[in-house]
Amino acid sequence: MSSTSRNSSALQSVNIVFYGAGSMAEAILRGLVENEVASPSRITVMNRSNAERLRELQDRYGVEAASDDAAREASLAKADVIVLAMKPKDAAVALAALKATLRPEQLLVSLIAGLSIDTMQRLTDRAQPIVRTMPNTSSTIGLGATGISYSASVSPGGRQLAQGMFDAIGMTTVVEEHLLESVTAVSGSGPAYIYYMMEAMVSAGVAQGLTPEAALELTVQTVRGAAEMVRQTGESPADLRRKVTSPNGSTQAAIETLERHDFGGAVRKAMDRCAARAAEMGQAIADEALSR
Ligand SMILES: NC(=O)C1=CN([C@@H]2O[C@H](COP(=O)(O)OP(=O)(O)OC[C@H]3O[C@@H](n4cnc5c(N)ncnc54)[C@H](OP(=O)(O)O)[C@@H]3O)[C@@H](O)[C@H]2O)C=CC1
Ligand SMILES: O=C(O)[C@@H]1CCC=N1
Repeated sequence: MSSTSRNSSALQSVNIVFYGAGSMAEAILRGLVENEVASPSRITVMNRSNAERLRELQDRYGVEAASDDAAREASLAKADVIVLAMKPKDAAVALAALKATLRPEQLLVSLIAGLSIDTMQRLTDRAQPIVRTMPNTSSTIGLGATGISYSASVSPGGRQLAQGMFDAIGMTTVVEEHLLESVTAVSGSGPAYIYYMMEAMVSAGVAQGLTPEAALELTVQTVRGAAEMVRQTGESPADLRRKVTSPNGSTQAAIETLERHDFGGAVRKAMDRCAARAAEMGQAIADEALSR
């Protein structure tokens, strides 16, 4: 694991293309621009067809937009880093389209859940240097959590560059590639589980009579405080939970109710299914690549 800003100054002189301009691309580019890690004039966004979305990103962050074939071709030609930010179902077509223009020194950084380095290399017909990552949307505010794996062809400089990019918008951990499915289950999809829990807490608070505003504010501060307590005290979540739980008190009553509904088992099943689904999406792309 590493901390913010390491190697990030090198990013100022690098041309980065976001190939796909949806929510994850925006989370990362916003983090890079607002934390002044990369220069917006060296960031280009492109997508399949939604020109209005490109204009929106251009207006919001001052990045360049490539909205026609000529601009796309020119931007890809001068890119040092190409970030693959389309949905898994669109990856095979997008990678096949890249094949003709890719130069061996261009670093591909994939955000795509489940898509293996091997499949990407088969789709591009070469041992392109590939950084496979699993980030999350909290990168938007510099609090991202990203798992990273490298293909054998990524140089030490390429590793530094890629890790610097994600360090600058949160924390990173380098893992063996097969563990990226687990990273997806923990932190890639993880924000959604926390939001889901927050939705449930707010609606229960409102059902008990709080105003929606008060229920939301109390819930947000509770989640924020709990995460910071784990981080700042270094105590385990289990120890901190015990400190909240007075014998025979209200917390014990709540935790026992969650246990009766197998809360831990439900989370385990959800995360196992999440990791399996990521692998399935990657396998579907591999099957499509093989059938060409
Ligand atoms: N959202 C999340 O929390 C996370 C997502 N990811 C991964 O990030 C990737 C993107 O997800 P997300 O941002 O949510 O997706 P979005 O649907 O928000 O964005 C997808 C983007 O890809 C573009 N696109 C599709 N096909 C092509 C193509 N052939 N060439 C160029 N661009 C194309 C779309 O363009 P257009 O609109 O013009 O069709 C759109 O800009 C996924 O693979 C996902 O697994 C990883 C971690 C977290
Ligand atoms: O839901 C998805 O497939 C993506 C991957 C991790 C978060 N969102």
